[in-house]
Amino acid sequence: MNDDSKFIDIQSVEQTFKTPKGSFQALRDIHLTVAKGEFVALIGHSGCGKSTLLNLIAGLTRPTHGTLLCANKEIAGPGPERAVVFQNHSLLPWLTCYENIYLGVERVFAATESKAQLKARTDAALALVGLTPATGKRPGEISGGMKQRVGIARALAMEPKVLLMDEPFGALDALTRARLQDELLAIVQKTQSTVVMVTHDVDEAVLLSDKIVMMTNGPSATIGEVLPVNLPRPRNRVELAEDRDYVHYRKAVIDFLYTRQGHVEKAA
Ligand SMILES: Nc1ncnc2c1ncn2[C@@H]1O[C@H](COP(=O)(O)OP(=O)(O)OP(=O)(O)O)[C@@H](O)[C@H]1O
Repeated sequence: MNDDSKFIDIQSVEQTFKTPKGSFQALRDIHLTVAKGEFVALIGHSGCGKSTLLNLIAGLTRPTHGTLLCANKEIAGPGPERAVVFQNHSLLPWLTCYENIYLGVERVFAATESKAQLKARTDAALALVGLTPATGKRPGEISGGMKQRVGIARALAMEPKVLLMDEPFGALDALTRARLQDELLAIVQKTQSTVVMVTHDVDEAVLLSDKIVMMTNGPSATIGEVLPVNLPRPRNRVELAEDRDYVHYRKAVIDFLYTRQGHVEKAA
């Protein structure tokens, strides 16, 4: 039976790393469910374990304790149904934008689709992120924002059930970041993707998410609070800036991060 409210189901997860100084418990008692089509942000101070949790959902690492399920199946390793977008885009520099995306498309669909269909998928992904004019360019010839868009297009082109994003806009200037957030909002609205995104940015979390997962400080970090964000969609950043509910959500996250999980490091 499929339970869409528990599309991703994380139960009693703990992650301990072996280090030269002994074992280090990064995460403990993680219980989290993500519904199909939900957009979830993971927020918390630096080093609290956000990437560790995302890597577990991606299947890049295995938990030392507990279970992670996606669509009722145990997450036993990486898979095309869970695409990851990293902060540093991770494109192959010697391939064009088109080829970078085609590579992922080919891996997932070559067994079942014709070359023309693979090409159509690649073209559609480039168009979705507004990069048709950059088709033949290599990563070294385009801006940081464009590279991130290629990374997002490559992930989306594989039609993943879940899009996992680790600070995808962290390295970008504020204006590019805002534009890409708006694009991501529009794309997710269109594709109805399930998204889990790591961020340090309070406004980004409130603007994009249906639910903000706020993590306590490490070591032995866990989920301190989950804040549902009931703002109607489509969302418009200019209108939201003065919206009472938006301001309330923003304040709740800031309060959690700075009052209840006070930290010397800057997080937003
Ligand atoms: N492979 C590993 N071996 C040992 N310790 C690790 C390993 N990976 C992560 N850690 C530790 O686990 C903790 C959580 O790291 P993680 O990268 O998940 O934090 P984060 O919240 O994503 O941080 P940031 O916001 O700075 O990216 C940190 O103390 C980190 O040093």
